[in-house]
Amino acid sequence: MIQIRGLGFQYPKGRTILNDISLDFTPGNIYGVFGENGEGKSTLIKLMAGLLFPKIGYCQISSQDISRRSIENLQEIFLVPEDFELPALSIDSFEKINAPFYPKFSRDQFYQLIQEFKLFPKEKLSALSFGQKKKVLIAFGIAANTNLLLMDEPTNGLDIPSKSQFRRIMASAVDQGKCIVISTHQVRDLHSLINHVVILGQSKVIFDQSFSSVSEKLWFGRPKQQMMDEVLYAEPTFGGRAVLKRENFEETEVDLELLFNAVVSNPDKINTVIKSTHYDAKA
Ligand SMILES: Nc1ncnc2c1ncn2[C@@H]1O[C@H](COP(=O)(O)OP(=O)(O)OP(=O)(O)O)[C@@H](O)[C@H]1O
Repeated sequence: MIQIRGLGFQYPKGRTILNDISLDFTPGNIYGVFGENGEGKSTLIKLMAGLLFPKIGYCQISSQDISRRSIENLQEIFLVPEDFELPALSIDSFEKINAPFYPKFSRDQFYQLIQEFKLFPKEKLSALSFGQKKKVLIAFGIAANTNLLLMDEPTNGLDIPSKSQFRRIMASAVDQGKCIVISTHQVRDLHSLINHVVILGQSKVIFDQSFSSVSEKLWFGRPKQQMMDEVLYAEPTFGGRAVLKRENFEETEVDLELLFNAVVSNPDKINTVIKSTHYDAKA
């Protein structure tokens, strides 16, 4: 549904931020876009929202260039940005003014989420903390029921209980018609939520794999002595936790943080194992 091909971007007079990016985002999935600080995650999200325009290549939604900013496309995209200003309105006035832009907006769903986030419709946005304002936008974004929901660092500003509440709410928000893309450098916050991992590094896509491929080909945990030959990446500081070629080992839960560190330290090594057939991986 979202097709990015050969996309390149740089800010005026700046260095190349994104170079030759090609990605597909399909409905029914929650994608995590990861990368170290300054790798271009927010820039990619803004390009996907039609707020920035590629210098080269394209970003299409339903085969139409997002940079054309057609009404038809914009009403199917909602972005929860990293930083934002909200008007000095009550939550319910904000909803009344903005909901009409989104044909599939559900008021019931919005007010249910507002209640779940322990907020009140008559509260003034200007009187809320940053984390509470973010919750209003997250609730609005989910209730907008757009085909594409983009979230840039959505857990920034959320306290620890709210982060798990966020994961639970997002997991229930995904349906077959929706594509959710969440960018963050806080890899742990998306634990057990996403089902596809994209990692940016040095202006490129260095990893683009479904969770099922990751858990089919990689093993995460503390290896026993006889498993050491299969270690691809290890972190002594994590009590010896490591990423191994899975081969005949039992399936383990994907450790996102370990995966991220393994990919950043040696993308080719991890990609080769994931892309190999079972037979190749053994070779
Ligand atoms: N408006 C701008 N003008 C010029 N350079 C910019 C602008 N916005 C971002 N940049 C630069 O582009 C690069 C990528 O920024 P971006 O915000 O996309 O990274 P990020 O991966 O989201 O980072 P973080 O994890 O810190 O939020 C950074 O080097 C940043 O300094």
